[in-house]
Amino acid sequence: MFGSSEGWLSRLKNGLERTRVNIVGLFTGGVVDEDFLEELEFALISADVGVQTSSRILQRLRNAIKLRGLKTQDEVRLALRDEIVAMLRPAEADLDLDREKPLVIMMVGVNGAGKTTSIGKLAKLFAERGKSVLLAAGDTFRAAAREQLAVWGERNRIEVISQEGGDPAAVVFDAVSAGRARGIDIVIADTAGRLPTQTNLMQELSRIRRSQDKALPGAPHESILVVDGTNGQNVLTQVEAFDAAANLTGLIITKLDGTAKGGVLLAITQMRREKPLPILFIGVGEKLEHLQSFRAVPFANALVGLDPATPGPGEDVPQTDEEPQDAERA
Ligand SMILES: Nc1nc2c(ncn2[C@@H]2O[C@H](COP(=O)(O)OP(=O)(O)OP(=O)(O)O)[C@@H](O)[C@H]2O)c(=O)[nH]1
Repeated sequence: MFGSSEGWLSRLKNGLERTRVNIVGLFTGGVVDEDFLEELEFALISADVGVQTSSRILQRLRNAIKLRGLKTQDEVRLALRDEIVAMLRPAEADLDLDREKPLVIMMVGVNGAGKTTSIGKLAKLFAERGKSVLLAAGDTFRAAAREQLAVWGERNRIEVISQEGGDPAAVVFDAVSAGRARGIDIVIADTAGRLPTQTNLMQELSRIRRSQDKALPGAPHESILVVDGTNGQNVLTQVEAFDAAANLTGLIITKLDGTAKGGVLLAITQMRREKPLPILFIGVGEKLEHLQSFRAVPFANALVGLDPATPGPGEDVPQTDEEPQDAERA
């Protein structure tokens, strides 16, 4: 439907269509009264923002309306956007690729969340930055996953370390050791999909972590959870469980295009309000280029129905249609 020239801002806007529709539908140009604000709160809850977070947003919005004497729905929409930006901004982050060599990244998540797609995106991004990458096929559970990764590695000229029927802890140990010996820049360790309720498999993650630390003290340096945005509020349980087992450093949230539950990003940032888990990428479609950097302002713009290029709070320069150069943060 959309050509390849579609910029990242329009991909973002189109991808969030289903989440935004209930929120945007309220802004009809009518009066700002208690009914309107209640409906707005309900629309946020319907978008899986969560009851507490929605109520917090509404409280702040009511204060802004009173303090700044906001009258029109357009003014309120902008104030809502600003509140959303304030919540999301602390979760903006990119990976710092140069802080360790090799930088070891462990990928975790439930089955089908989009781990393989995300590894592809990361490897491509790193290769574009001139980095050498080694993949560890830590999903020894599923032969097909190992094969999928091997084929993919060959196509993209990225070496994959795997073991038939092997122990995932041993595979990642070998890969990190090899990465170290060969002066590789980045090692990405894939792991098998698992559910928070599978206690043994969750404990296995700690073992996989430890084996990386044995091969290179301090590894893994990044422990990234990939979650499927269509899971809505259930994502929060996944974040908690995987954080306990794998000490997360960041998140990738996929499939926001297939869901009305994209508001869950707001709930995620409220889990550790003082220092939310970084949201590294969001997926707004099936293609690799649909997995894009997360930026609070365009995301919030898209959610409330503003042009995603609208400048952020206090800014006067529009957002550009070029995806931010990721992976450069100090
Ligand atoms: N619509 C949409 N589909 C996506 C997105 N991200 C991934 N997918 C699709 O979701 C499916 C699962 O993605 P994978 O990357 O294979 O998931 P996985 O976590 O590696 O799966 P396991 O290996 O089973 O654990 C694939 O068909 C992807 O094309 C997204 O942002 N939007």
